[in-house]
Amino acid sequence: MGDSVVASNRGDFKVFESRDDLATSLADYVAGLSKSATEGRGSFTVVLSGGSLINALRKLTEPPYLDSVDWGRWHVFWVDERVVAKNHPDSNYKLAYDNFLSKVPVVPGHVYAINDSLSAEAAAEDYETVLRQLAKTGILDASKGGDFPTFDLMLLGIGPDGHVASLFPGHPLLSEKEKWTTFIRDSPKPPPERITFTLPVINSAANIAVVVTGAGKAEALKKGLSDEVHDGLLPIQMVSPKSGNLTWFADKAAAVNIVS
Ligand SMILES: O=C(O)[C@H](O)[C@@H](O)[C@H](O)[C@H](O)COP(=O)(O)O
Repeated sequence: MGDSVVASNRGDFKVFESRDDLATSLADYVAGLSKSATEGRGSFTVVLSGGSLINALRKLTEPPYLDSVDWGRWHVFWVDERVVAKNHPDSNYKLAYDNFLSKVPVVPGHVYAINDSLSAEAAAEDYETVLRQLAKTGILDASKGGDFPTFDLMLLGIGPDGHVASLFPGHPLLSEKEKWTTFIRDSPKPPPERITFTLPVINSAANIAVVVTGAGKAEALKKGLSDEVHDGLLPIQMVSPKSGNLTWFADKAAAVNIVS
């Protein structure tokens, strides 16, 4: 089943009949970006979220992608992580490893998990140090000359409240302008302690894909696509790449308020 592309001034918006169709199109999209990045700069820097996004990546673990993607050149990061041990059921690393990364030949040394032996504050600082080092070596593209690195692809989910990464509506972290990564101790979505990329890093990406499924996200998706402000902008409304591309992948249930 094909997708339909709906006009939006918030990037390309794609709606799919089923989650399976969405997963196939998402796999094609990721594989295409991987190909151009690896043939260009020689590495593909991809940032994962937690939650349902990981399941939406499942087709990448199957043929033809399993054999055709240049997995050895992937470098994998997390847009946010819960401050728990890597083997804890709440860990975004564990979710991604069990359901995606363990099924593809990514190089273990190219998987940048957050240090789970540190406090939230120290883990956020440590992750930023790792990123800055990778920017110096050229694995992470810092050639655009700005203060923030350019990841090839940022894969985001959204919460029913319009949050992205661990950036929640009305939270002071939304106005962070300098740091690359930061931490939160009062996340309204459990667990409360998390580390997260900041909006300037997210918006510096070359490509941002927002993946939204299920009726529970219909309202958040509608708001995310609009520029109407109620009680301040929602985090998803603040996702707006500086010079990169924004692509939405939604299933029919999530897009019910957009297409009829
Ligand atoms: O660690 C997290 O909690 C996530 O990174 C978070 O930002 C997630 O992407 C959204 O909450 C959507 O999650 P669902 O797709 O599971 O609803």
